[in-house]
Amino acid sequence: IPVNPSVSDGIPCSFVAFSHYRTHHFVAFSHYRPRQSVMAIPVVLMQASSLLDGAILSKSPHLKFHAQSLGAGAILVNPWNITEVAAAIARALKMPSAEREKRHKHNFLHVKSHTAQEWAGTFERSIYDESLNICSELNDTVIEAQLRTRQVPPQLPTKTAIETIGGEWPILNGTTCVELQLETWVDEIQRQKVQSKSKGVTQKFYGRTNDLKVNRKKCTSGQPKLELGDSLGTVAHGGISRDRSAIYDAMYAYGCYFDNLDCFHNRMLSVPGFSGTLTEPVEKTGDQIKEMELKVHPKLRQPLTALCSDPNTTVVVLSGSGRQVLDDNFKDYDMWLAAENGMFLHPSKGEWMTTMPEHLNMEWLDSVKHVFEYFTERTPRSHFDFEERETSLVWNYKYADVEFGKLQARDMLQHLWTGPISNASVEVVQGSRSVEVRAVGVTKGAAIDRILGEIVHSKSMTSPIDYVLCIGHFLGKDEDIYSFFEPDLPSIGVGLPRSKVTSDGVKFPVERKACLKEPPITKSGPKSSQNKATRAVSNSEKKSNNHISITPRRAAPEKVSWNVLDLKKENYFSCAIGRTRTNARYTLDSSDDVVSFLKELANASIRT
Ligand SMILES: O=P(O)(O)OC[C@H]1O[C@@H](O)[C@H](O)[C@@H](O)[C@@H]1O
Repeated sequence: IPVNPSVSDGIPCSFVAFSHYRTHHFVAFSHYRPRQSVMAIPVVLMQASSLLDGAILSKSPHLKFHAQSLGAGAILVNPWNITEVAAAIARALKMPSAEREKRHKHNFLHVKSHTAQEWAGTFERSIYDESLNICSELNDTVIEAQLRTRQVPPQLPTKTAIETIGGEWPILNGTTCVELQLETWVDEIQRQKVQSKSKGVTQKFYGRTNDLKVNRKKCTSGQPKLELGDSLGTVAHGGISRDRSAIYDAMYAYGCYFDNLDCFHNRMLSVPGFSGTLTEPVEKTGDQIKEMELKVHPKLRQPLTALCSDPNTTVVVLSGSGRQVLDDNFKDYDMWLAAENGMFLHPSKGEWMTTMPEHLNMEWLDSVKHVFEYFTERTPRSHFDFEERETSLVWNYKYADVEFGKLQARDMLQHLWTGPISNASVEVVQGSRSVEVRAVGVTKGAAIDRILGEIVHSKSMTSPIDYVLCIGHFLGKDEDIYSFFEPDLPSIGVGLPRSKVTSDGVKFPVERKACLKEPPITKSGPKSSQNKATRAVSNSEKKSNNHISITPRRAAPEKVSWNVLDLKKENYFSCAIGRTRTNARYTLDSSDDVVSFLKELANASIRT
């Protein structure tokens, strides 16, 4: 059968001996049209009783259907390489009957175990993919298709985000500072004890009288007077704005200070991802192994340290990476770590525990590993399992040839959807250069609920989190974390136990609340609303090589009902890094922008 890839319109011809399936020594397919590629199946079926000497399948880019599903039994060739094709034909002709039989058996079993209905579904999906013209991009999930129709969110307003963390302005004797000029305000301060009704907390203010004289002079000589508050914003000459740090500078200049800065400072929860968010940009050094090691951006050391040391701020790095990778990068910081998309949690002071449901089915891992191995071998510079994970497997083709990687990924998806794990309780998540398989229900959004419960428990918080910065280069699936915090959405229940009852007199204007409810107590202990609770990593679960130690399970919690989140929409900043199709409110271009932003945020935090 002649092989001629250079026919008139550039499309290689199909060379199929339809009429004589039973008599030919081998059959070769080389299609560019995916719809035609299904012909491999009838051929295999027809040859069930009288075996072909061999089947040759083209590895041509669009031959995505049968190249993998029957590929293991066939000889794969590059149809453009005539020598390779000739060698394959020779091999098919000379193939020992035992090998021929084995190969055909593989193909035949595959065809038999995949019903026509299943096949039609796969084929339909394939056509659907085409109609979305996604050859150029791996974005055919429903979520991503929806995202595509949305507008690109604006850039993160970093200045506003930094100013907003300054919190609300206090209320003095029933009058907000908005209406007070500094002199008046200082007079009030001189009463030594002024009750701020802001947030219902009694607040002491002090003024230093000696300094005030000087400052008053300044005021009378037409120098900037300090006015605080929403409506005033910038003050003449002084350039004082709502920027909290500028206000504080001015206050110091006028000789006043707050005894307790809490009244100006929101309780911030910062939830950054890791890869692509806090990592240093990858330089193409050619050393792929080195490039693949995720490393925290070197310029983040100072800002991260500052943010973590702020008592009003809680930082949780929430990543798909494994525990060891997070340990290696963040062990020196006083922050929380959530590995494997929150399935493992490391408190800022404590040890790794797991939030995994106890009977999570992981039987699919081996089958998926085989599929990943198969594709890794056939896709140069792709890799998987570079780091150990327990609850997911990621095949990454970031360093492979872009186009070839995409095609291989699509083949892999077909295989995963129809292959041995098609009935398993797993989800296949497509990244821009990766394919990930995880247990159903494992997402960052699902995990944050349990993480919050743990944070509140361990920090013994007495007031709610009222500022959230959620920033990441997250996969579409994990973008549910952005909506978790979204104040405009219905309120959520955070169901983890907590051991301390907080003051009940604290009431705030609420736009978004996460409420810790008393969990149902069962024989095996309290469970969260999602029937998942944290537990220490057991000895058997613990990896022997990563030195992760064990925390004893905590005692049963007391009854409590408490608002963990009290989030107004202007205090919520969700930001996608390097993505334009996103559910986040804002975007930033790269991890370098994250560095600049966190630096400014940390500086403002230090000054207050
Ligand atoms: O979960 P992380 O560390 O924040 O990373 C987010 C994503 O970053 C991408 O760069 C990776 O390809 C994904 O696999 C990963 O999920």
